Amino acid sequence: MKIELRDLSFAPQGKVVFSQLNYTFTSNGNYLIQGSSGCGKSSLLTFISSLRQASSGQIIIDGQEPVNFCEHRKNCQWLRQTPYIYDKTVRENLSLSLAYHQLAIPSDDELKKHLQYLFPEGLDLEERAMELSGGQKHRLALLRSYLLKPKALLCDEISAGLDEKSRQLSEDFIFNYCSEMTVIFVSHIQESFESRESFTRLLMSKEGFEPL
Ligand SMILES: Nc1ncnc2c1ncn2[C@@H]1O[C@H](COP(=O)(O)OP(=O)(O)OP(=O)(O)O)[C@@H](O)[C@H]1O
Repeated sequence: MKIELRDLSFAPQGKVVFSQLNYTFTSNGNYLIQGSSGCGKSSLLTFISSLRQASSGQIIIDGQEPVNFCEHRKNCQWLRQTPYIYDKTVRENLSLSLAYHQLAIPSDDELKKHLQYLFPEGLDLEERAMELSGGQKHRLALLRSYLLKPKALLCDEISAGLDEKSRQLSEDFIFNYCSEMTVIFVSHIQESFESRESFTRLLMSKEGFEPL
């Protein structure tokens, strides 16, 4: 998914957070955005996924402004620090969004293959998701997004506060399985990206982006 920011500004209640941001995230590109607290990184991801509206400017997706927001949000999965988990089984957590979007539910064998990768400690499809640890809930939310076959993955501080094992498993999954997506990480954690030459690192500020 190619994502173009055109003169994008955000000034809630008249306070300028960023102004006239222009940038193009290329299709299949990998990005890491860093910047001081409050410069608008999280807000930017919610604008890209059409969960909220910026104050002015445009976000052009693959050449046009999204008109079907439901479809756009499916294609542009937003992962946040505190994932939303349904008080249902692991299976239902994985299948409900697919059903909502009228997408085929993968076979148990396929689901189990992904579970084995992301949960080497073992996870049953019938387990209650609310009883999982924080790191496991993160990995489940990641798999749920992945199964929707999005074109972009927007990861907002998904590693913050996670134990090392969960962080590694989530990031390895993204690096190995999501190479055909545009992936944008907002993260204060540098180390995961140091060996990833494919990542474009950007420093965000009021004035825009500069390479890190
Ligand atoms: N709906 C809103 N109404 C008013 N102000 C808002 C709103 N949403 C965000 N802000 C303000 O916009 C600024 C940017 O917030 P945002 O969370 O996007 O920054 P951030 O760069 O992600 O920060 P951090 O690194 O601390 O998470 C903050 O000052 C925040 O208070």
